[in-house]
Amino acid sequence: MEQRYATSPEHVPGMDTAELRRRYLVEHLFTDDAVGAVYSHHDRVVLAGVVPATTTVTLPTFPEIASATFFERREAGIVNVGGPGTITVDGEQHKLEHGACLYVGRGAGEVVFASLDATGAAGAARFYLFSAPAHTAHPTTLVPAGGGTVRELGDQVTSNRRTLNQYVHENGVRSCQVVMGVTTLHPGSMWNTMPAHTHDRRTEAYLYFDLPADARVVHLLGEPTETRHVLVADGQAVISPSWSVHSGVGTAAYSFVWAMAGENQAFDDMDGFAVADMR
Ligand SMILES: O=C[C@H](O)[C@@H](O)CC(=O)C(=O)O
Ligand SMILES: [Zn+2]
Repeated sequence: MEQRYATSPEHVPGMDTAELRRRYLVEHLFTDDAVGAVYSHHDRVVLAGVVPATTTVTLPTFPEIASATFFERREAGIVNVGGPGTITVDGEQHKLEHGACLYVGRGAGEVVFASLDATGAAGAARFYLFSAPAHTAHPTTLVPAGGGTVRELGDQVTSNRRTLNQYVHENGVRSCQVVMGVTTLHPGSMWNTMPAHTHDRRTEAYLYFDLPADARVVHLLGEPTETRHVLVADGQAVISPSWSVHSGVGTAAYSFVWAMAGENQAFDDMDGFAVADMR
């Protein structure tokens, strides 16, 4: 699995576009019949993509985590951003429609991914996994698409009207560290997470999906007073270290999976930044 070491905010101003993308953008998670994975040393989170296209795919363990199974000391939230599929955890099968989330707790053994109709109109399932170290076992739990705690945010007038579904969080499916959900922009709204924020207690990753192939999200990162941007395509993720803002504007509407891990799970523990204070 690809290793990405932690970076500090003072590194950012010296980075050119290629380095910003190499360090913070995850471009190639989804490959047919494979598992694409990145290990970030920011809060030791693992991002992975699984596409069971012509065959089922079993989640491997990786030398970088030195454990007998992937979930020996870890937990994960998994969202299906593709066609309908199943995840079978130690023989128990869970069906995930597009946008559904499965939390898998520490101690799970065999985890097998499959598509329900890979050659159908919706295509193969595309599973996005976000994992963090876990100190105890919470039950593996399915949340249907559109479920969890729903928050309506933003306004059409400021082009940021969006629906946020909190799937794994303090008042929903419980976990050790992982907090996860999906935000969907309403048609005509393009901005996410504006006004923007940081949260020095947690690392966060955004996985953009349902973005047309020729559209892009201009995603802001870096300290709020020293921002940079990366252009992000469908199925790509951006890792935001604790000191980094994370906010973006699309050239078309889109959805994204947000997922965090770190010091706490308090969703509203954010350090908000007024737009006028950003640089
Ligand atoms: O810390 C929380 C995360 O950045 C996201 O939940 C924000 C988000 O989905 C949004 O504003 O649309
Ligand atoms: Zn955030």
